[in-house]
Amino acid sequence: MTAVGIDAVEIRTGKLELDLAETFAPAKGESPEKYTKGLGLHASSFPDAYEDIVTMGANAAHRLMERKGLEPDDVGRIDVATESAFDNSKPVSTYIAGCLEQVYDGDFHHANKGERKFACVAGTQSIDDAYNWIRAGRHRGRKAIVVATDTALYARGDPGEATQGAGAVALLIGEDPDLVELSPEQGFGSADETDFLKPNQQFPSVDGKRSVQVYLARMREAVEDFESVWGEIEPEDFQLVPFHTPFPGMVQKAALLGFRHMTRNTGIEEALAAEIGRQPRPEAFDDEDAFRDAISEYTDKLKETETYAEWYDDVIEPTLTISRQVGNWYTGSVHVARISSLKQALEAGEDLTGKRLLVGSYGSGAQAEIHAETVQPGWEAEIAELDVDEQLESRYSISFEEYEHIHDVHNHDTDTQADAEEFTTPEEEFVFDGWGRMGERKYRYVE
Ligand SMILES: CC(=O)CC(=O)SCCNC(=O)CCNC(=O)[C@H](O)C(C)(C)COP(=O)(O)OP(=O)(O)OC[C@H]1O[C@@H](n2cnc3c(N)ncnc32)[C@H](O)[C@@H]1OP(=O)(O)O
Repeated sequence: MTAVGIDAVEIRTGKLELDLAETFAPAKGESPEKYTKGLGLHASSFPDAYEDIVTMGANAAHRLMERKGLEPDDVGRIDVATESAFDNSKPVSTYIAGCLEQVYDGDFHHANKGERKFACVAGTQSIDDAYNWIRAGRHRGRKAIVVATDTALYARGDPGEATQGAGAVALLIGEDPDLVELSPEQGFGSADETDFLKPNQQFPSVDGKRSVQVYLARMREAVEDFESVWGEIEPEDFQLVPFHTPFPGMVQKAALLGFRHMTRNTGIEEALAAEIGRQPRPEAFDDEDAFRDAISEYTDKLKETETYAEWYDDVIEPTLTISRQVGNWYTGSVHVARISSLKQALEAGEDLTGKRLLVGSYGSGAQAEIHAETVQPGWEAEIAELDVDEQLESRYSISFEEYEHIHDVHNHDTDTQADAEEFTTPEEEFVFDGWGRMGERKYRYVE
């Protein structure tokens, strides 16, 4: 069976940076450590006044096409995953295709375009759609572009304000991929939940504490479902484990539970037994509360072991580096985690070819998905092409007052974007260019 997977990726961050410890925490009267240690975040990315989900997505897709030498005819599908759409009918993918058509001779008239919605898991679902389209033999040798793009803003004063972010990831899906092959095996954990939603409103209604518990519960179900088709997973099976990362502290919680699950009935559990005992089993307890207390106590001890710390440093920490600097990109977040982990491996000189990633996606509402990826021989060349560091370093650092301004600029109710103050100067990129006669957003390419 021909391998199908991710051939290439590109990333586009919003051009503004809010320092959470130095700028946001003092303005909020909070300790900087809540951000840097508690949530694990140092900064958030925000779009400048001329940026939005379309420009970030189109700029990422443009660089992807240029780098891979693609013309519009080579692309049979453009799917956009977003939680930040500004139109209930016209998909963002048509806007992005329209932008790209400004800079290419050809067009995307024969490409299937769509928009996927299921909170943050929609990016992974769009990759699934592309995978299935190729596997079904309907692609006519063409590739799919998936764009995960979001401006993850919360209402001012909402606890989620600490975890905001904005950026896009563009992924090229095709046969014989250069980056990773996707496993046909998948696991799902899906339930009707009311943890985070946007009922016809821009900013989310969110029950933050509950959303953390729902994330963990659905992720656990997805792991169990994945194991039912893949077989039991053990820590040494996977070199890196990128998770959906609303903030790194969330991943710390998920990783600890994941490690506990993966080590049950393994030599690792046995080796740790002398130090912290064996994992409590429910059948050994008369009531559920006693079991919960015992497993919670075991988990606390597990977290403090050297075995866990080493696994975490090797397998999880590399996935969080970019997230710490950009915040939550919703649909793009798990794909940022994958990029971060491969970039760290490249910089450490690791040979990942043939090694496996276990990828955990999550969307509120709620659904988790787990699948495996096998790293392909072309991965080093692909990751070496990324300009993530340059983008992060060149962001304009905003003051708290400038943050208040830019939050208003991107608030759909304030209608101030068209003539808002800009902090950076666009160059060789798509920019927002005001509204048309039917309320559509317009874009142009700046040389
Ligand atoms: C949105 C998605 O993308 C989908 C999902 O993944 S849902 C799961 C994640 N949910 C979200 O991201 C929702 C949006 N975020 C939020 O609502 C909030 O940011 C939040 C609920 C996550 C946290 O809100 P909060 O109540 O203001 O923070 P709080 O719980 O007090 O502090 C956060 C952490 O920092 C720690 N902390 C606080 N002050 C600290 C300090 N001075 N030093 C060290 N740590 C500190 C806290 O102990 C806490 O850690 P634990 O969870 O391990 O206890």
